Amino acid sequence: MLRALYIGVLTSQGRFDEAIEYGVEFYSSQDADQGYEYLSTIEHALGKAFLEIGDFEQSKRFLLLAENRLRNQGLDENLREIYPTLFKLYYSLGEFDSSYQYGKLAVEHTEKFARDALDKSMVFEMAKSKYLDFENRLAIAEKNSLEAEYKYKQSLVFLGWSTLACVLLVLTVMGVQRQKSKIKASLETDTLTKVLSRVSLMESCTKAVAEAKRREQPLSLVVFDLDLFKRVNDTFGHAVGDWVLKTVSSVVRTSIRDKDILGRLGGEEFVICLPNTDIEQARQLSERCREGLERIISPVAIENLDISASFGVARLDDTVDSLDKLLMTADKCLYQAKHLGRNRVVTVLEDEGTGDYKPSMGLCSLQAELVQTPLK
Ligand SMILES: Nc1nc2c(ncn2[C@@H]2O[C@H](COP(=O)(O)OP(=O)(O)OP(=O)(O)O)[C@@H](O)[C@H]2O)c(=O)[nH]1
Repeated sequence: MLRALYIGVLTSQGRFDEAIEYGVEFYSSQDADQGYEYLSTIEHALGKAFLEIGDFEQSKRFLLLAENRLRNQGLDENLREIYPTLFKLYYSLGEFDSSYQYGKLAVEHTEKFARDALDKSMVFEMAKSKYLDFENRLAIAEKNSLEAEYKYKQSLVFLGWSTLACVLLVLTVMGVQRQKSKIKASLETDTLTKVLSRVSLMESCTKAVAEAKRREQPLSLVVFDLDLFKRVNDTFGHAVGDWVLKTVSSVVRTSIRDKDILGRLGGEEFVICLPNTDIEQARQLSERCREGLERIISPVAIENLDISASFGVARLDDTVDSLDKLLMTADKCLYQAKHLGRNRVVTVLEDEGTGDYKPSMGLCSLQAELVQTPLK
C-alpha cells in the first residue's frame, strides 16, 4: 500500500515521469496477493500520471482497469475518487458523451458520499448528544445521590438529637411531675400520721358541709384530743409520742367509713367529719374510737403508757351552719370532756320534746345537759 501511496505522492508533486516509471515497474511485477483495492489505487495513480503527461491511451487503460476492479468489488467510495479523473480523460480525448457520463457519476457519487457522511455525522452527533445527555444525567444522579446521602445523614443526626432531647424532656417533665406530686402529697397529707393535713382537712370539710347543706342531709363533726399527751412525751420521749400519734390515727382510720374525713388539726388534736351522719351515730362512732384508743398496746413493754382521748361532737343545723361554727361547737364539747375528767365523748344535747339540739354556744353553761360517757 505504501508503494501505491508513494506513486500518488509523486503524481501530486507533478513528478509524473518518476511516478510512471516507479508504477509501471511495480505494476509489471504485479503481485496477485496485493489485493484489489491496492492494485486499483496504483492503477488510478498511473492513470492520473499518464493523463498529466498527455498519454491518454495508457491513462485510459489504467483508469478503466481500476474502474472495473472497483465495480466488481462494489467499492463505491473508491469509484467516487476515480470518476473525476475519467471525466477529465474523456474530456481531454474529446469524447464528451463519456466525459458527461463520468462527470455525472462523479457528481452523483460525491453527493451520495456527502449524504452518507452527513448521515454518519448526524448519527454520530445524535450518539454524542445522547452520550452527553447520559453523562449529564449520570452527573445529576450522582449529585442527587450525594445530596440525598448528606441529607439522610443530617436527618439521622437530627433524629438522634431530637430523640435525646425528647427523652431528656420526658425525664425532666416526669421529674417535675414526681416533685409536684410529692409536694402536693406532702401538702395534702400529714407526714407523721398520714391522715389529711390541716389545709386539706379544711378544704375537704368545707366541701362536705356545702354538699350536706345542698342535699339537706345530716352531717356531724368530731374533734378529739389525746389526754395528757405532754406527759407521754415527757415520760417516754418524743419517739414514743410520735408512735402514739401514728397508731391513734390508724386505729381511728380503721374505725370510720371511707367517705368519712379524718385529719390532724395540729399537735395531738384531730378532726373527723362525718357526712350523712346524725349526732347519735356520731356519738356512737366517737365512742367506738375512744374504746379503740384505750385498747392500744405498745409493741415494747412500756409500763403506764395509758392512751386515751377526749371527744367533742357537733352537728350541722340551722344555728351551727358553717364549718367554723361546727369546729367551735365541737371544740367546746371537747373542752367540756376534758373538764369533766377526760377519756369521754361529749355532744350537744337533743332537746326533749322538740327533737332539736340545744345551740352549741350554750354548752359550757349547760354542762348537766351534755351527754357524757362515764369515766372508767
Ligand atoms: N411526739 C409528739 N408530740 C407532739 C406533737 N405535736 C404536739 N406534741 C406534744 O403534745 C403535747 C400537748 O400537750 P398539752 O397541749 O399540754 O396537752 P395534754 O398534755 O395532752 O393535756 P390535755 O390535752 O389537757 O389532756 C405537747 O407536749 C406537744 O409537744 C408531735 O408531732 N409529736
